[in-house]
Amino acid sequence: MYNRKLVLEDGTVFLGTAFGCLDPVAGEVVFNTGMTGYQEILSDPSYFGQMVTMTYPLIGNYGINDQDFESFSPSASALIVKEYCEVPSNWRASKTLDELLKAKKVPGLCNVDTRALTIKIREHGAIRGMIADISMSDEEVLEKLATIPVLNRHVEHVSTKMVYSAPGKGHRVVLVDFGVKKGIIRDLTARGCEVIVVPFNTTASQIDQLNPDGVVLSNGPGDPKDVVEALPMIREIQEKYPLMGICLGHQLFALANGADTKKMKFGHRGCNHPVKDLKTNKVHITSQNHGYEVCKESIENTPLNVTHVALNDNTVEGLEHKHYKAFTVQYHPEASPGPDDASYLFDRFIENLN
Ligand SMILES: NC(=O)CC[C@H](N)C(=O)O
Repeated sequence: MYNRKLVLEDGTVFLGTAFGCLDPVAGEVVFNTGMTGYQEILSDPSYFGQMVTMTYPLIGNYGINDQDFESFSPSASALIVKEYCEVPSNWRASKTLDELLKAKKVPGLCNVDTRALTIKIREHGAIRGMIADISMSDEEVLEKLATIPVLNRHVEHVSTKMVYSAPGKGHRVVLVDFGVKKGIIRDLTARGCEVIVVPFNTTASQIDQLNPDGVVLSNGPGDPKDVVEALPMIREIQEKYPLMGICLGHQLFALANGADTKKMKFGHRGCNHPVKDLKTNKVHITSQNHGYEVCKESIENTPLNVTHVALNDNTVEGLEHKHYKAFTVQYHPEASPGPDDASYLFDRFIENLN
């Protein structure tokens, strides 16, 4: 039953069975603890270049529908699961997960011991790996993996190349696209906003020309320190317009204001991460997907306050500027997938625009 294997860069091997596209593939292996949401996860541009393993053991059972994509094409480079369900059952399903992965050329690997793989990532920390045919020796796969360059500047691959807009009769919001999920556009237009989506390297004066009421910095893949060209724009924009930042947008806001970021041991990816809002003392269950964090100790001498913390590991989950109407969160108020406990943050942003 096994015809493929995942070889991690430290030599650990996990046997599996191919589904989806059959090409070999390499990348960072990350785990997501959501029980559902594989369609949104696959198409979330923040997963660009990553091979995602789902800790929930049964994947594919509700198929793929035409509405829940977070971008036009899957961004994750592979999907690794325990049991792949070949016969989905859901009235919204228009195809199977296998059909999507084949059409979009994304390799899948099933029958993998995903519990052991997740424990491995938790203990070792972030790790690269390669999925290859079982006929290749482990040494051959490792040699091949060593020749594949580590990705950087992921944002360039996923940010829009041209300006586009979503109509609305309310506030005009410029959304800087570092790898935006459609859910963010959906949440803003649901509140009446006209949303103008611009490329990640748009300058502050180009944003001025669009005459926005507010600016949103989107989520996106990779290391925030790869996107330094956005920092002068953020410093200028935060003085002029209400600002909201999500995930990568939060990390870039921190860097722009003199704080630091670092790679986490194994990141936060799932739909059940508890976060405390320090203003209201309320705890929200949040959708998360990040492998970097803002260093808590670096915030002290900056014009920023910590507004939210993760209850699992005490990491920084939200920031605000002491002098401007600017706030950011490390997690996903647009959910997709996940609970929408945090959607009040969009309302907070809209209040700032009034
Ligand atoms: N979802 C995101 O925006 C992720 C941000 C960043 N790429 C990280 O992994 O931490």
